[in-house]
Amino acid sequence: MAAQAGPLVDLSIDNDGIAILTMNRPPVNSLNLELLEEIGKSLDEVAKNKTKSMILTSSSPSVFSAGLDIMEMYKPDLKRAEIFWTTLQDVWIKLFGSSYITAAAINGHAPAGGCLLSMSCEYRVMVEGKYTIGLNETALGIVAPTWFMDTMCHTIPIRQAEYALTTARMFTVDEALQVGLIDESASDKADAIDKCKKFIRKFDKIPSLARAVTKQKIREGPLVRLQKNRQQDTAEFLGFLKNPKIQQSLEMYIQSLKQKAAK
Ligand SMILES: CCCCC/C=C\CCC/C=C/CC(=O)SCCNC(=O)CCNC(=O)[C@H](O)C(C)(C)COP(=O)(O)OP(=O)(O)OC[C@H]1O[C@@H](n2cnc3c(N)ncnc32)[C@H](O)[C@@H]1OP(=O)(O)O
Repeated sequence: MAAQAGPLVDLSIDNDGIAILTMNRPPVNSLNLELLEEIGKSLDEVAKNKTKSMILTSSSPSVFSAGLDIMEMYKPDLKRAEIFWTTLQDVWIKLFGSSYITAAAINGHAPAGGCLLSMSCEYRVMVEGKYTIGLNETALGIVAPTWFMDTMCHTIPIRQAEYALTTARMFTVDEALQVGLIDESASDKADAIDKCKKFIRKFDKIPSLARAVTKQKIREGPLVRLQKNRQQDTAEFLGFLKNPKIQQSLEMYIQSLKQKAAK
């Protein structure tokens, strides 16, 4: 992977007071520990500054996020793996449970953890193209954690979520629109951000406390479930990493990604 040039995230506030959080870990914004830590810090900053809303996007021209960095799971240092997993849990709790308005401008592929980040926002606009979005864990021989599944069930009907999760379905932009995995499509990133802003403006006349408490109450179930089971969830993740068969599957998957990239 190319050496990192520049900060891993950019957080800016536009003239309307909307925070734009841009992931910037070329080539595919795979979520390693350092990127997750930076996303977490940015979410804290948005909350602390009482910014009314945030749009999550990517600096890549074709990938929103490739999901978790597989190298964090392949033959890992277990201490780092534990910190990696708890940081991912923290990011999800902060984003899914945020009181401010959130939207994702999905300007490219969004598999697995990339799909999770976008589903944790309240609104999704995806750029048209040959991009796909979904939770593909079962195709890798791994099981999406319960809170990934809960987030999908919070986004699309449970029957569709079960089918998508068990078949590792990656949705095209049109398919995602049809099932409600995304709310709108857009012609390019600027259009996606404009559409996210239009969504955010819908709340101009809604009292912000009522909006925030309503959001947090409707999201309470999945949040409480993870908060109660955090240690067990982490133990399952670490147990999964210690399984030789899983390590073998990950090795094969890494090889297939490298072969595809070399073509
Ligand atoms: C019973 C209870 C069990 C409990 C178990 C608990 C937990 C386990 C659950 C763990 C959850 C995991 C969720 C995840 O997010 S796993 C990650 C899944 N992600 C993917 O499968 C995406 C893989 N990537 C792609 O499909 C494509 O890269 C793409 C995103 C569509 C972009 O394609 P393209 O633009 O063509 O880029 P390349 O494919 O050429 O890739 C460039 C470069 O990047 C490397 N790479 C890609 N994805 C990842 C990744 N996720 N992690 C690390 N590295 C990645 C790729 O290998 C290339 O590298 P080189 O240039 O060095 O060859």
